[in-house]
Amino acid sequence: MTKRISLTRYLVEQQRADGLIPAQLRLLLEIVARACKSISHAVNQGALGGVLGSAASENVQGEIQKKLDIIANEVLIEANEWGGHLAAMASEEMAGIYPVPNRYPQGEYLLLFDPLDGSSNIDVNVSIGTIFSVLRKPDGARDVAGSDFLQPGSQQVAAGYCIYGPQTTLVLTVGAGVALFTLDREQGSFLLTQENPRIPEDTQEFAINMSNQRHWDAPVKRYIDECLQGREGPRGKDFNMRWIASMVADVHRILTRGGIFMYPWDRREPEKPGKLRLMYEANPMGWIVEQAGGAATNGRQRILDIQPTQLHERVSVILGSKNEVQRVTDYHRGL
Ligand SMILES: O=P(O)(O)OC[C@H]1O[C@](O)(COP(=O)(O)O)[C@@H](O)[C@@H]1O
Ligand SMILES: [Mg+2]
Ligand SMILES: [Mg+2]
Repeated sequence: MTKRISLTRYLVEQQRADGLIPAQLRLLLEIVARACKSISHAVNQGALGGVLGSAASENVQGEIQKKLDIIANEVLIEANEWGGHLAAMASEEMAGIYPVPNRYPQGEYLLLFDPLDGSSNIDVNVSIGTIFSVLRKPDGARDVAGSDFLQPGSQQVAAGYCIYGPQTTLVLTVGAGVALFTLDREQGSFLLTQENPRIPEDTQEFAINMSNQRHWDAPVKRYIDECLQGREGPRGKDFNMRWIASMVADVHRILTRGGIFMYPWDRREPEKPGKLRLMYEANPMGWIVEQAGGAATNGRQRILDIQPTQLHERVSVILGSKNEVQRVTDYHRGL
């Protein structure tokens, strides 16, 4: 029988090998993984645990919250607030930042999360997930402020997601490639099942919500139209389409077999740069995709280079197989 490496052992060995994971960061990542395990359990319980359906509340984005959005948010806060590794947290589901209460020791890291990604898929038993990003608090001495979070994605020290699907898989980067851990429910631990997946540079599979087609900008229309023309069109090959409507699941497929994912700006709400959130979705996913050899842009610039101006900033997202992302980005630049 293969002897599997646990998440704990993996992190300890990484800490020894290249010092990329200081002890505090290792503790933080283990606690996030533990929280994901609890969320996975709640997801698995479904109707038996009374976690399906909507809550009677809206989040700061004006979206109706699902019960599981709130449960996952609480699990992540309760797991992380007492450990002494964090200064504060920020979440898609909370209006402002959540500084670690004074009764607990303060740490040097900032944790950001989308506690439950793919909310519209909760009740229909389709894969959903948790996405997280870790930054360092810029100035160790003074009290934490909201502006401390406004760092470009290139400053992340760790990022990951946990997908709750047929298997529960934790995907992690600390800037030295990507590692995948599968939850062994019998042992109750995450075990290393893949290291350094590589996203093929070319693909014949795209993911976009086609129902928004009439609202798209010209470069996106052009790209998808060329894909749809298949072998007879300018691309000279047929394309397949997938849209799960859970970013975690669409990104996980791309990590596994390549593809391009797009949630571009469109004319439905022209004042917003996009639907997805820079700090909780695009930055962590963009970094993971880059670490696996792919690319992530907003159509004009690298996602990780964007200087955020607000916590809940939205962004247009184009990520996945490098050559396709380059093509869509070139179309936006008029090339
Ligand atoms: O319903 P749409 O417009 O296809 O949007 C789907 C997208 O919205 C999201 O569900 C947004 O995330 P939340 O569920 O965290 O709000 C993405 O995961 C997904 O890619
Ligand atoms: Mg989301
Ligand atoms: Mg969410």
